[in-house]
Amino acid sequence: MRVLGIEGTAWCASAALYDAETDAVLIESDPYEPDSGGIHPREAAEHMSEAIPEVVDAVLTAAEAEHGPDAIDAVAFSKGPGLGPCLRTVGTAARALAGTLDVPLVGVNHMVAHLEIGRHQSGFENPVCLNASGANAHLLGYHDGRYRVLGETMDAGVGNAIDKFTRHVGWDHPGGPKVEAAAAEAAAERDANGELVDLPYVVKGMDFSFSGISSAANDASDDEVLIGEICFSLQEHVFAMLTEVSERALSLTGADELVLGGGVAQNDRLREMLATMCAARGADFHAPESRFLRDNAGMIAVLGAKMAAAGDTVPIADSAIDPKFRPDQVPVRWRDGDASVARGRGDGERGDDGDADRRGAEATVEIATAESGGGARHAIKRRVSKRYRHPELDRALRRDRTVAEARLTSEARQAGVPTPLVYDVDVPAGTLTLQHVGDRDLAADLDGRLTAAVGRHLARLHGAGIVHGDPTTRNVRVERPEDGDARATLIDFGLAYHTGHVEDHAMDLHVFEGSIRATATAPGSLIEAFEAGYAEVGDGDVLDRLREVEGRGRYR
Ligand SMILES: C[C@@H](O)[C@H](NC(=O)OP(=O)(O)OC[C@H]1O[C@@H](n2cnc3c(N)ncnc32)[C@H](O)[C@@H]1O)C(=O)O
Ligand SMILES: Nc1ncnc2c1ncn2[C@@H]1O[C@H](COP(=O)(O)OP(=O)(O)OP(=O)(O)O)[C@@H](O)[C@H]1O
Ligand SMILES: [Fe+2]
Repeated sequence: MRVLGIEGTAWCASAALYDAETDAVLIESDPYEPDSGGIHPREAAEHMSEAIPEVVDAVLTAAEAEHGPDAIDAVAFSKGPGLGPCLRTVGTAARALAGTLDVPLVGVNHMVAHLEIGRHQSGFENPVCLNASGANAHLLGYHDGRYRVLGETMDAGVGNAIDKFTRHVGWDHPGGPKVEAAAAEAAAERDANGELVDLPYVVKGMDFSFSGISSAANDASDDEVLIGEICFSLQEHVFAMLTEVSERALSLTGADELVLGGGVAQNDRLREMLATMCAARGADFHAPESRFLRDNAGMIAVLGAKMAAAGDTVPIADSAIDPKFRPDQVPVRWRDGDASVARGRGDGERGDDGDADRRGAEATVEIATAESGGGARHAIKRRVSKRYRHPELDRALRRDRTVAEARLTSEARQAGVPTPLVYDVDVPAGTLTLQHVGDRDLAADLDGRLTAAVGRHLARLHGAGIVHGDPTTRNVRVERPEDGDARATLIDFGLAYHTGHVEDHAMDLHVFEGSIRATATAPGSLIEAFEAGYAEVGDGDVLDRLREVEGRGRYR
């Protein structure tokens, strides 16, 4: 099968020919380059209407020269997300071409295309996918017939966050490559132990935020901090956040493959951090070559061919574009519906984990038997140093989280939330000695009674003005005593903090429900029980806000 793909969601007018038999991809692109500032939607749309016919024509001519008049078997186009006027040009061109050639039409989700190209090239079965593009940033994993959003930016896309800073200092679009060059130059000159510019580092579970970091970088430049130093620190923070959430996603799902996509993925420092993180965990990492990372029609044609082969084509009448098209709205018909990123997790793996040492995303946990105290078991949690991140950032994060975890685990317990006793804290070593709780993680033993209990525990925690910050099914321990009801205990308070804001409380619920949706076989009833448990003890406003947070989904 040969598919002609068309891309033009924002800046890159592109057409491509994909030949599924030879796996060859020919791409013809014409980028829009703003004279000043960022992307102007009207100028971008004008560019598309001129450039799309030209790139399509070039690819079609090449295809027909080689394969004759029946060169094309299907036409695939970016249906969204993106800028409405640009998408409309792409949609119109695709419909006209499919009509003239009398071949089927395929509407492709641009975000899913950014990650499927990596899966296609790597041959990985069930990777976690990190999309680091201009207007977006999210972690996806295939589960139960869809690409689930495991985590995403709460505000700006990663490229846009960087470009916001470069616009402020007067550099032309796109800013990412210029920041990379300035950071590399500064890195070559700076003292390895030189201080970083102080920027916010915001990770909540597997979600993250960039809005504060762009403003802080802008302020630093107003304060005349050396620009190379700001670029260096900006990259160290932003990419460490993306690497950390990727590691959390690998840890939550149990996956051992990561693929990277999106324009920002062309950045060597980001790739280096992800490769270092994966190597340390024994996971495989793949980033496609640059021409498949930035916006391009090659990825649209490759996914278009998979979709067409699965019969996933659209009649012209149903081929409307969708500027807010989310990746989790796509029913995935080209993959095995039983496959899951969460292999071996959440599906009745009820075994006792015994005395096995565990490894989370941040820490190693050693289970030891205390010499005194009648053989009670302890969990010794060490926040290990992460080689991918800058030593100064690494020290600060390990220190702050160890302190927070010790303090908030105890405060939560005082508020009546089941948590382990804290026996000892060694801040310089990043080590906590905790009471051993539970026989297994909730991920391995999910039921509605337990998720209801988690709902009540979180409500009580919020009532005390604390949020957990990372309440996933791996951060709840379960115990089933022979003579009583199952008990759930919350662990891992490293991202916990004090707050009375309804929004922060709702984010906790959002994170917990996301971890269930991404791993459980029948999430609906588990989530219902969880919310009922929360409603029993907690504040109804938080549940209302949760609905709002969900409805707000970034492209809705
Ligand atoms: C919806 C669609 O239109 C949108 N496309 C998009 O954002 O273009 P993309 O090619 O994936 O990414 C462009 C971004 O990628 C950044 N970028 C390019 N090279 C970079 C580099 N070496 N380092 C950091 N950022 C880089 C640019 O600064 C720009 O912000 C998206 O995928 O979100
Ligand atoms: N007090 C404890 N009692 C029993 N098991 C524990 C305890 N603390 C941690 N564990 C086990 O160790 C694993 C990792 O611990 P924890 O979640 O605290 O580390 P982490 O590195 O922050 O993990 P992640 O970020 O992946 O959630 C847990 O999923 C759990 O199985
Ligand atoms: Fe893109």
